Amino acid sequence: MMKPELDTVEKWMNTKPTTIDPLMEVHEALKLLRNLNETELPVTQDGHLLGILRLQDIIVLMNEKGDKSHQQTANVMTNSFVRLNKDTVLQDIRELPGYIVSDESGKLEGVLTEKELLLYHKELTQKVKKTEDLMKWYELIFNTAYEGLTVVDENGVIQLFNEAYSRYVGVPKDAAVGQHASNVIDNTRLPVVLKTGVPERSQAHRLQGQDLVVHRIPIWKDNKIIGAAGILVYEGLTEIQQVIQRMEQLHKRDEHNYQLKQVSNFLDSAINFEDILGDSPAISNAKKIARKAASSKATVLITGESGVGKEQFAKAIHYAGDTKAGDFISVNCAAIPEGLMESELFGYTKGAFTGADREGKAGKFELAHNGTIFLDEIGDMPLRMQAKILRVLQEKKVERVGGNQPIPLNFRLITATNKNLTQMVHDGKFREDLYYRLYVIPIDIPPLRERKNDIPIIIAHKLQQLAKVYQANVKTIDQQLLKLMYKYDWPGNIRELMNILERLFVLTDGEHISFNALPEFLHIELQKEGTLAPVQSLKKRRELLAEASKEEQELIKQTLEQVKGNKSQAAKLLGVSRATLYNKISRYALDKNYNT
Ligand SMILES: Nc1ncnc2c1ncn2[C@@H]1O[C@H](COP(=O)(O)OP(=O)(O)OP(=O)(O)O)[C@@H](O)[C@H]1O
Repeated sequence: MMKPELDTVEKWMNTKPTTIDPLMEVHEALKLLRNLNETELPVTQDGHLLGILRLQDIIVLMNEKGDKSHQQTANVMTNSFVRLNKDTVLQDIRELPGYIVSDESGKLEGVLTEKELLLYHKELTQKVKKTEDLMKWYELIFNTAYEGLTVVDENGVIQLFNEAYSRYVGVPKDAAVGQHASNVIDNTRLPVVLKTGVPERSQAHRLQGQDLVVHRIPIWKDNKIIGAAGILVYEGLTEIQQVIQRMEQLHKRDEHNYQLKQVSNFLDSAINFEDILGDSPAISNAKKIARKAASSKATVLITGESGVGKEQFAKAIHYAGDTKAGDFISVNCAAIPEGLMESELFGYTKGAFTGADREGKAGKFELAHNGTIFLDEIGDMPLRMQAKILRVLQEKKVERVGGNQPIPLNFRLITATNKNLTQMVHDGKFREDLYYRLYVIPIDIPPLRERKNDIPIIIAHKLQQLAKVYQANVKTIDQQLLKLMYKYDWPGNIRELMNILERLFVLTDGEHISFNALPEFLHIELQKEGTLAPVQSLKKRRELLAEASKEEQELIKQTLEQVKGNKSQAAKLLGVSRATLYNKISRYALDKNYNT
């Protein structure tokens, strides 16, 4: 191993200093000292150090009576000087200038004056600055890593602890550092690794109810263990298994279409927690609660604005728990007309009503047997239906419309809303008893504007996904555009971000989505949150809004015509949820033309 180079006298000394001959007359030596701006110089003969000629001694001599200027240097020089050893480390030097003389022959090998020390200090400062910069980078990488990283010293006391680790264990970094690892990390084996010195790679570890893969690595220095590092590599073991399964399936068949189908299946159905992008504290916390919820059968209530990913979370919970044995049945309560709701949810028997299917039909609750029923927009559930749902929840049985045979069911209920249910209970619009039945594990998903740090991750992931779907190369995005996206408030949340990315991807021919390529309508869209928008007069704003609404109405009409009134399809094409589409249809009174 290479030894680090030490800052010794030998490394920094001047090996070719100006020297004075012992026969030189004092007036000449004085001239030399002045020219060189030195206070002393070594006197040598044949390279051997005889003594030192100092300015102060010459001045004393000159003040004596008579002309002394022709005296020889040998008579004025002194033999007392600082003798330095070549191996001395610079930090240890107390006096200057110092002379380095070879022991055996008395040859002058070099001098060390303030000049050399100054150069040494300059280099030292630069080195320190470089190290500081490097440390900043290390710290940044350490804290932005997705993996949880921690380092303990030889006593098992935490020295380093990154943000990701802090999120996994729910202990702030400041509280963790300085603590023994066992006080912070459940069932930690870092103390064991410190004792054995044997690394433990890719081990399963259960932390705060989550299954994780961890590495525990001893840190050796000079044949001694001086600490250990803990790395949390992957969030969920089940997810790894699923990823491996998906990979195996992909490898089995490599036709393009098959891959495309996988991508769209992946988008539509089997959602895992890894598919929920973002590692902001808010989203990590929501994921943590959701994971815990997945391991139980408890009812979950997800709240959050439209497009934040409520359904995405509901699916992740479904696929992470035993419920994945059954189906995930999603019902948008706002999209079903009140008259049809009962038969939709509970099903009907044959001949239950005119127009009913001959054989009868299972309702959504029945379809969700052994799986999950996701009631989206539960706040839009009519009061009459709320009472019926409460009964189903209490009895875990449904009765089809027109039937009298209760069917026992086993399902998990997840509900979601962007309304304030507490306020609705207060206003008498939502049953209090049902509310408490639903409010068992609440998960709030914050809007994208409150977790903008997730934006780059989402963009990067989506661009890769789009490249797969469109069989194209991965496209990069302009810095300026990214900045704009960062500033924008995303009222439509992740759904809006996904839609804009897809539009940009499709509209860009090359491999770089540039700011200039941004079409006018996206300019307006991204700028309207007041980030870059010029200040508009109230009148102008109203005009713009009216124009935009007209355009929106027209677009909805055209789309509905295109898909022959199929609202689910229209919502998909328009990139909005069905509930949003229904709201808009009724706001613009388009429902006269298209029956709900
Ligand atoms: N964290 C996320 N990572 C990746 N994709 C996400 C995330 N959150 C949402 N999405 C995507 O954004 C879109 C909207 O999500 P989702 O339908 O779950 O929202 P929602 O809150 O249920 O909306 P709504 O209330 O309007 O029904 C979906 O395409 C979903 O896959």
